[in-house]
Amino acid sequence: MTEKIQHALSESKTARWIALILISSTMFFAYFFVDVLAPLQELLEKSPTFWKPEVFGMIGGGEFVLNVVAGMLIISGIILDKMGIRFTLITAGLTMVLGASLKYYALTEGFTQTALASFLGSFISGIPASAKLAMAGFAIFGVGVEMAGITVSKTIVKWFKGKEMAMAMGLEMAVARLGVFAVFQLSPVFAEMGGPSKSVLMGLIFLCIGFMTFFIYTFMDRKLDKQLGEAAQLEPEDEFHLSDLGKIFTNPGFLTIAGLCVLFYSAIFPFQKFATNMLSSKLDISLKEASAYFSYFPIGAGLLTPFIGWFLDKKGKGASVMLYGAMLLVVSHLIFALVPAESFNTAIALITIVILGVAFSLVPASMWPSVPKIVEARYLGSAYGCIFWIQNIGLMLVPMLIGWSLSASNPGVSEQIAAGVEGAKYNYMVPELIFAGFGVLAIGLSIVLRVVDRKKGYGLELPNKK
Ligand SMILES: NCCCC[C@H](NC(=O)[C@@H](N)CCCCN)C(=O)O
Repeated sequence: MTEKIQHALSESKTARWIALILISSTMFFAYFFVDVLAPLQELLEKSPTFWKPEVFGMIGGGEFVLNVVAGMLIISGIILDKMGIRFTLITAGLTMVLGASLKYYALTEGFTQTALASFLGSFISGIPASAKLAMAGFAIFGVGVEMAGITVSKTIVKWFKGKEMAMAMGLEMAVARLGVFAVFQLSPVFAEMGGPSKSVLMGLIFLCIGFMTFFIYTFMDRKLDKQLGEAAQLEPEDEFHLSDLGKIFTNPGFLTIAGLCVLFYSAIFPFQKFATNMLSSKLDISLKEASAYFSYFPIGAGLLTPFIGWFLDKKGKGASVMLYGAMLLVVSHLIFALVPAESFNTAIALITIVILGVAFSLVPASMWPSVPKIVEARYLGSAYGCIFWIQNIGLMLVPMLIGWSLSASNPGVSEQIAAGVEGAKYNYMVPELIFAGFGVLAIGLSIVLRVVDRKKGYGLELPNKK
């Protein structure tokens, strides 16, 4: 058995990195699609869609509806632990393509002429039919992308545990962030060619390519399992049981990381959806220019993440790194909230984006490789699923909260923008203070995590590489 493991594909550096490239490529395209509408908020507020900020925020949160309300993420985790990596990757890929197709259809002219559009427009008149269908499609896509996220994490642990695990996870996230960079650069350009539907169509085409790279990876996965043979077969007592969910939800390390995760990410991903508009309003620049500035946020964070991962593999200090990341998160959101528009300039904006970018590499780089240290391998997929589920509750609700707070703190502005009033813009102080508040709570939980780690001996401060 030891010999089989020694000759396994995962012992070959080249094979490990090829596997990583394949699964990361899919995440590049998946993250591209996630934010395909993010730089187009103002375009969507106008004809023919007329999506108000609340509607826009609701669609952003829609990605998480099925994962949270129908518990799809917990189910995805169980599917992953029970059915294995290959089955779950293919299922995730197909689900993403299906959901993305619906979202594209919702934005096409053809849809507006259909009976479905009339039906969807016949209730809750504040939400246009196109938004309702787009939200349904995005919710289905959301199931796929989150299923893909947990499966990719488990796959990286499978190939890299005891090796360059944090660096590999960092690289995968870096590639995914490149997708966000690309979308902030390209989506406005595609929209100029044919409106928001053109951007979504391009995202859909990219996703089909992503499905292919997942598919190609499954051959490597099959080969690795074959090589490991019985060594990969779990003993009956090593199999996943539904009762393991109870163990996950009573594990103090898990609960603290999950809390930290929802708070931290609630101040990042929902912010990303509003950032273009916030920068454009605060700096008084075009949406295209603001989107181009903000595109450096994910790419900067992405580039730094593998280096932090490399450091964590070698030196450890994972729990402390999460604390430093939470602190930087608060600093950056407070700058966005409190520096008045008259004093806010491009240099301050870029420095603040860099601070936020550093936070966005410190926390993810240390958080995700910490999970295999606090739970058993047989229910790792479910543990990732449960953390994502808790995180998704925040990611679903926070964009709605931000959209609502933006409208409430800027009475009449939405109507002025829809009417095309020159110079009408939002003040983002209240939403930014909300984001900073999440960061403050995240600092508190990072401190708790360090205490729990010391008490339970998870080894979060220890290096990953043996
Ligand atoms: N596979 C790497 C671990 C997760 C990375 C993390 N993504 C998430 O937490 C997702 N649940 C949320 C993604 C939201 C956009 N769809 C990340 O840092 O990207």
